[in-house]
Amino acid sequence: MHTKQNIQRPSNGTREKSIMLEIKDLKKSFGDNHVLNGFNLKLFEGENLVIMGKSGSGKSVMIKCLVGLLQADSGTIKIMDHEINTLNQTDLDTLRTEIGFLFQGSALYDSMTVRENLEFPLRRHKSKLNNAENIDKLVHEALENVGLVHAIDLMPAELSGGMKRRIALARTLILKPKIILYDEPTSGLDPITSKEIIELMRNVQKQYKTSSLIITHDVDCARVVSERIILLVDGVNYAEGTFNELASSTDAQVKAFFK
Ligand SMILES: Nc1ncnc2c1ncn2[C@@H]1O[C@H](COP(=O)(O)OP(=O)(O)OP(=O)(O)O)[C@@H](O)[C@H]1O
Repeated sequence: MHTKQNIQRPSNGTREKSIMLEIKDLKKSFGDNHVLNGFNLKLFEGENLVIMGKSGSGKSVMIKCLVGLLQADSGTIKIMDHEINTLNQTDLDTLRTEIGFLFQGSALYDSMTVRENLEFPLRRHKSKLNNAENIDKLVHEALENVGLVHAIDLMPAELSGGMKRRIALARTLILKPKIILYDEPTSGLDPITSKEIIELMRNVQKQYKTSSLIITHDVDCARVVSERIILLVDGVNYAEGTFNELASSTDAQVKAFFK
């Protein structure tokens, strides 16, 4: 486990890899509520980095700053070497197509079939299509990767919660993002369905070689998917390490997460 002083040192094996996402000294307050007080992270190519923190610790605020839904008070955010504050809207939009999101509210469009839900991002981002590919092929490929080809003509109302989450993941994957942001990917799912989603996240990483930032309270999810975990406490990186390093920590605050 790393201390606050050397927290940015990557684990062995990630040292040579390029940095996909970097947050430096991020600060965000709402009045007297100082939520982020100098948060840092580096997401390396091909890794799954989990952020854990108590409810209200600022995980969602951090993600919102990352995707531009909130303006940070200070600090820098770099996505694949581009500092987002220096980009114009067109460049920012292009960069955003490299990022996939699976948020708690990643709702499907209720009035569209599964196929239409998956076609939607492709039609919006036509630049992501190359000549050799056609929409139908990409939709099938994305559904195969989440094991739901048979659901192609169903309406969202006909899907279980776990199926909806898998289709939302397929819709994210269809644009072949380099980075995926997951916000509580297993929340609201029963233990068996959660396990399926967790396995799927692992497969996605292998198959699509994505780099993922995963916010979760789910210790099982963190154990299975993470290469590294950062614990966010009082708006700063409190501890960082592999699952085993953190789970065997004797620090009371760290232990509280792995009970
Ligand atoms: N738009 C906002 N205006 C004012 N305060 C906000 C706003 N968004 C978040 N906050 C505050 O920031 C703090 C952190 O909230 P945040 O949603 O990031 O927590 P979290 O770690 O994601 O929690 P959870 O695990 O419960 O989702 C909370 O005190 C919240 O009230």
